[in-house]
Formats: sequence, structure tokens, C-alpha cells
Amino acid sequence: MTIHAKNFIAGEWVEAADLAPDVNPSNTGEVVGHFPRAAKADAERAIAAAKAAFPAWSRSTPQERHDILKRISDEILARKDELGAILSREEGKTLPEGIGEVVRAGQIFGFFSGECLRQAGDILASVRPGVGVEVTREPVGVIGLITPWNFPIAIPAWKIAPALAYGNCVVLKPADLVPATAHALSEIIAKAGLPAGVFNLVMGRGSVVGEALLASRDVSAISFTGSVGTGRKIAATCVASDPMKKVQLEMGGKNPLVVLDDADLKIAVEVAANGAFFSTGQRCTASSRLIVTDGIHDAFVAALVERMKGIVVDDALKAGTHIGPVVDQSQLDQDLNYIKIGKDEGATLAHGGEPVSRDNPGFYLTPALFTGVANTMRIAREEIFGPVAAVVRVKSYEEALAAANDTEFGLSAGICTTSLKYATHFKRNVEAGMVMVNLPTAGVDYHVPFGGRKGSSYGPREQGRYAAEFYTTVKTSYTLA
Ligand SMILES: NC(=O)C1=CN([C@@H]2O[C@H](COP(=O)(O)OP(=O)(O)OC[C@H]3O[C@@H](n4cnc5c(N)ncnc54)[C@H](OP(=O)(O)O)[C@@H]3O)[C@@H](O)[C@H]2O)C=CC1
Ligand SMILES: O=C(O)CCC(=O)C(=O)O
Repeated sequence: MTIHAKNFIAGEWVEAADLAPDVNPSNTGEVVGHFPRAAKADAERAIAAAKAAFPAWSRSTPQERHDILKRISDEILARKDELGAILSREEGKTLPEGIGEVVRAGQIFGFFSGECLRQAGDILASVRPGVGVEVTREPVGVIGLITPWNFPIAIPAWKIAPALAYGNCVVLKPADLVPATAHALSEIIAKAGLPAGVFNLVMGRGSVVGEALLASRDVSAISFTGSVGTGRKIAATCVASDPMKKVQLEMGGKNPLVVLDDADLKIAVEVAANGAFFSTGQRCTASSRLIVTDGIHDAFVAALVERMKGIVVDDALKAGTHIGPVVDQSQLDQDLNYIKIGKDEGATLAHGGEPVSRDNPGFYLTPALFTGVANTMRIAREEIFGPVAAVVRVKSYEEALAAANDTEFGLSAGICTTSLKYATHFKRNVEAGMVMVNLPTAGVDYHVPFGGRKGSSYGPREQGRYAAEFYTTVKTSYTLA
């Protein structure tokens, strides 16, 4: 049975004039459902509804917000298997990964239900006699959330939950490739007790719905996760808007994993395989550069290739699959093009990188490992967003750190070492927003800040208590006693 979905605007499920099929990347003959391609007018109605709902919602009590977010959390967690299957069917990550992501989304709503009750401000003495100062946080207004396809429920969750917790109204525009998960999440949110207009779902193209959010004077802030190109365009538009919009961007990565001579080889291989290839490498935190020192290089490459031979690439929903398909034809073309670029640049394709057939037609690609990569090559500099990793050989820790930092990105970085000295130095000196020691660069906790520096991120951090920076605005009040 396929889903025939509607948008959720002003508390009502609304038919869209246009529908588009949502195709299963593990079996392109299967249509998951038909989902709206909304028009600009739909987005404008959602923004108007959010604007109308804002005055009352922004004054709702912490208890009211807590209870609603808690209900959302509970239902997501109770339905994790069903939601995980929808997610894996339309995005292509394996079922355990899909269910894991759903659990993470439920935990995020749970975390922010608690934050509703923990909102705080400061009461300070003024530098002037007889004057008191209060520093408080207020909601921002209507927030447009533009989300990518690679985390169809966790990323919407980590934007929607803090937005609502701090008293904002929301218009969610999910990626066109993964509407079924967004729709299922929105059904849960829709019946959790929010007043009409506080949360709106508008499915459609970025060029239509996304642009309508950017063009509206009534949208006060945009939170975006996706490509660098789209992110830069969104930031420029937000700054040029009248009034200017607050903006938060999470974009690409070319995340280094440094492997030193003194690393535990087994741990290093597992960390590299997980970080580079799991979730089909379609994570902005993926370890796409493996920077390996001379003494361990050959043993590491040999052991990683052995590990890769055991990775099963197949239907995302099939038991025993380790890596599902690439999300769609255009991403597969991008991956294959970079594999060709790597070969043309003179790197050695040590293993994988071949499109493969399975029982059903899908976008299957074996994980690819390049060796002999110079950090100047395009495969070491540009985000591929697929199961493709490049090994850069270096002579020393110092050279490894320099190579790790020689990138326009700065999201996540990792090191495998048994040396406290190098681990500590790396944590202090690597230019990244998140640093992992003997852990994969991808796969982060939900209760601590997430984000990067340089070309990877812009604006305040997401997740954990740091989310308040983006989803609230600070007010400083002075009173003469
Ligand atoms: N950092 C990350 O987590 C991610 C990085 N990427 C990178 O981006 C590449 C391309 O993926 P893609 O999905 O096209 O990424 P995009 O950045 O184009 O898409 C991300 C979101 O932005 C929307 N969008 C697109 N154009 C506009 C616009 N003009 N105004 C407002 N919103 C817009 C998209 O809508 P629509 O539904 O129409 O696509 C989608 O919801 C990948 O190969 C990968 O390298 C992709 C996804 C996540
Ligand atoms: O690695 C993670 O846990 C999150 C990655 C992510 O947010 C992304 O790829 O967009």
C-alpha cells in the first residue's frame, strides 16, 4: 500500500495540486508513496498560519510545551520499528541504522521536553546605584527549517524540538527525496496537542518552498542543513532580507581521521570502516580522509581492505545488510564521477568502487578505498558524500595534523592513537567543531553541541543546551528600583 500524503498547514491536512512519487533506492520499481510538491502559495499560507499562532504560543507555559514534546518523544520511541522501516525504505540506510536514527529523534524530543522546564535567565546588579538588570531569552518568531535527505528524522527533530521548546512557530520543508519520514513525524506532531499553526509541514522543492521561506518578511530565522552551495546562497539571502533573518547553516565536511603508528590497529580499522562507509558514507561527518603515518600505513590499508571485503552491500531492509544503496541516481553519478576523478588524478583504487546488481534494481555501490592520495587532489578536498575514502600517507604526527587542517572544511576530526600526548595535542590543535579520539568522526550524541567551523557551519551551534542561542533572542532589561 502506498501513502498518498498531504501537507499540514494551519492545523489541517491539505491536498496539494501536484504530487511526486517517492522511490525506494533499494528497489527502484517500488514507490513508497506520492507526496506533495507544494506551490509558493501553500508555503505562504503556512507562514501566515505560523505568524498568527505565534503570539499565543510564545506565551504558552513551560508545562504545556513540556507535555507536548514529551508526548511526541514517547510516540516516536513507541513506533521506532515502523518509522525506522519507512526511513530505510525511502533513504536507503540499513534498518538498524534507520531504527537507531528514529530512537535518536525520540530522545531529542525527550531532551527538549526537559529543557522547557529548565529555561533560565540572569538577575544582576547594575553598575549604576539603585538599578537592577535582568537578562532573559525570548522566542524568535516564525522559523523556517530546511532539511536534507541523509537524516530524514533526526535532523528535522533537532531543529523542530528546540524551536517549539523555546516558543517559536515552525514551517518545515523536508528534502524532496525523503517526504515519507517527514510526513510520519508530522502526523505524530499534529496530534500531540499543539495549537493550529504552531507547526506546519510543507513538502516540495527547495526552489519553490525553500525560496518562499527565504522571501517572506514574516519568517524571522532559517535553520538549514545541506550542501555548501545552497547554504551560502541561503545565508546571502537572509542577510540581504529586509528585515534581516537570523541564519544557521550546517553544511559539508572533508573530515580527517588520523591514524598514528602507535594506534591499536583493530580499533583504527573499525573506526575507519564505520566512519567512512556506514550509512553509505552519506554523512557530513563521514571520515573521507584517512591520514596515516608511515609505520602503520601498509598494515592499516591491508587490514581495512580485508574489513571492506566483509561489508555486505544490499537492500536496506534485508537482514545482514551492512550498507544500503546510494540515495538516488544523481548521487550515484556523483560518487562514480569522483571515483573516475581519483583514478585520473593518479590515486590507486585499492578496493571497491563498483556499481553492483542485487535481486532488485537499486543504486548499489561497493565501498571504495583510494591509496596514494595527495591532500591536494580533488578527492581529498571536495565532499563526495558517498562510500569513498582516501588514504593520505604522512611521515609524522606533525605532518598528519597539518594535512588534517589543510581543508576548507572543519566539521569533525578524529585520531586513533594510544598516546595521551598526541591525543591531547590533537584535541587542542585540530581545526574542527567536533573531535573524536579512537572513535568514528560520525555518529554523535544528541545532548551536546553539534557543528563545525570554516566552510562547514555558520551561525550558532545546534543541539543540546547550545540550541538556545539560535532559537531565542536575548533581552536585557534595566529597572530603577
Ligand atoms: N551536510 C549535509 O548533511 C548534507 C550535504 N549534502 C551535500 O549536498 C549535495 C547535494 O545534495 P542536495 O540534496 O541537492 O543538497 P541541497 O543543499 O540542495 O538540499 C538541502 C535542502 O535544501 C533545499 N534547497 C535546495 N535549493 C534550495 C533553495 N534555492 N532555497 C532553499 N532551499 C533549497 C533542498 O530542497 P529539495 O527538496 O528540492 O532538494 C533540501 O531540502 C550532496 O551530494 C552532498 O554533497 C546533502 C545533504 C546533506
Ligand atoms: O554523524 C552524525 O551523527 C550526524 C551527521 C549529520 O548530521 C549529517 O550528516 O548531516
